[in-house]
Amino acid sequence: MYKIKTMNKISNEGLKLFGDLYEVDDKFEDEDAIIVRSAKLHDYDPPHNLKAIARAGAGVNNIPVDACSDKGIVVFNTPGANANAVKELVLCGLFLSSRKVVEGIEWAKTIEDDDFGKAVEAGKKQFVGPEIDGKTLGVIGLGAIGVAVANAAIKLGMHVVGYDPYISVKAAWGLSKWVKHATTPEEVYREADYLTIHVPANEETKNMINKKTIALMKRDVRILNFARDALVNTEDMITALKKEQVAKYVTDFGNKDLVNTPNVIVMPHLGASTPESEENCARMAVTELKDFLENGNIQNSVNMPTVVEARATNYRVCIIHKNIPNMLAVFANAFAKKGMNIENMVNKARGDIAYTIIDTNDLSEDITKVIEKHDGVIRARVIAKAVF
Ligand SMILES: NC(=O)C1=CN([C@@H]2O[C@H](COP(=O)(O)OP(=O)(O)OC[C@H]3O[C@@H](n4cnc5c(N)ncnc54)[C@H](O)[C@@H]3O)[C@@H](O)[C@H]2O)C=CC1
Ligand SMILES: O=C(O)CCC(=O)C(=O)O
Repeated sequence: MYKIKTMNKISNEGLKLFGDLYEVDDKFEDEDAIIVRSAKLHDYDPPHNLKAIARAGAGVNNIPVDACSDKGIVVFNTPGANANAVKELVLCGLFLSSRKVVEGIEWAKTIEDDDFGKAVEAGKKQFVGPEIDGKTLGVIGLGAIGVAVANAAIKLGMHVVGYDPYISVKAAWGLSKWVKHATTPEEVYREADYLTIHVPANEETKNMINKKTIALMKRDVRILNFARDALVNTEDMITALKKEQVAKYVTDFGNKDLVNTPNVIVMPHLGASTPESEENCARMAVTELKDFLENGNIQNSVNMPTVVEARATNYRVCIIHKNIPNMLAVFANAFAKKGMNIENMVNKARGDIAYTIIDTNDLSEDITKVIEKHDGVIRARVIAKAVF
């Protein structure tokens, strides 16, 4: 039985895919794997048994990925599974940033005049806001969400200018040909009437929206942040809003200062909160965990190479190790000494880490102990096919 610990509420449509070989609970202390949404795992002390963490979502900044790599814990995410949900909320944010719908609704609730219609007609002039048709949307980060937003904005009649120095081939294929390709973020900042950011939070992107970058933007720019709080310097944003350099800031990642600032619309991290997206993410996360736990296959990991091999033999030895010379010779020697014949072997590296799977029909019980004696080996595991 594999033990799966849930750290957030995970859609049952996904969890039910685990089947009879799994127990799922939020209270285990010796779990084989974790499935998580936004719960922060930085202070979580993983049990020795923990083999994998699946983030049912895109951003992994709630997970100590480097520490997991050092311990041989595979971290997965579910790329693209919630992109449509976020795209739809970004479009909602785009309209809300332009038309004073939120302010108008709040004002309408305060009307005490018996002649409601007359009061509306007299007061509505305060809530004029521009149309988006023909305006320029800047998109920083053209991954699953950025591409979906850019393409939708084109269909809404906007000009779109996008920047992503690391764009994937898949994303590039999916991007509308009408999106103008910027070679620097500054180009996007200068041209955008509306700016939306869809990059991961990391050292490179932290505080990317700050007083210097805002100074490059058009006066009255409207900025949307449905990616992460760390991307925008709150103090600089509030100052820019007060000086009317920024007309509106719409974000899924608020804080107490922002929520009380005029011309800020704070949503309570609702980007992925649709039944469709919660189910998609849960299904993908469960499928990834099952294939790793049962077959050692790794797909959609953020810290390990992709390795997917069909099972051909009774046993599979899976080894997470340092990406250094001679490791395959070490494994081959260990197998030879134990009289285990190698039927199939795959090795892939990703940065400092590598992953090797070796298929065999012979098993010497202590093969993993022998392999793990080598300094370069982080973790080794045998999976018997017969059990499944
Ligand atoms: N509001 C919400 O509920 C949600 C928020 N998110 C956030 O949105 C982010 C993006 O999500 P996806 O599009 O699904 O991820 P993705 O991985 O498909 O796309 C991210 C893109 O950012 C690009 N990028 C990385 N560094 C960059 C830089 N310095 N400048 C420009 N581009 C850069 C990458 O090349 C990649 O194409 C996530 O990392 C997460 O933080 C994701 C899902 C839900
Ligand atoms: O699961 C959620 O609600 C958060 C989604 C998110 O922020 C992400 O996928 O990066």
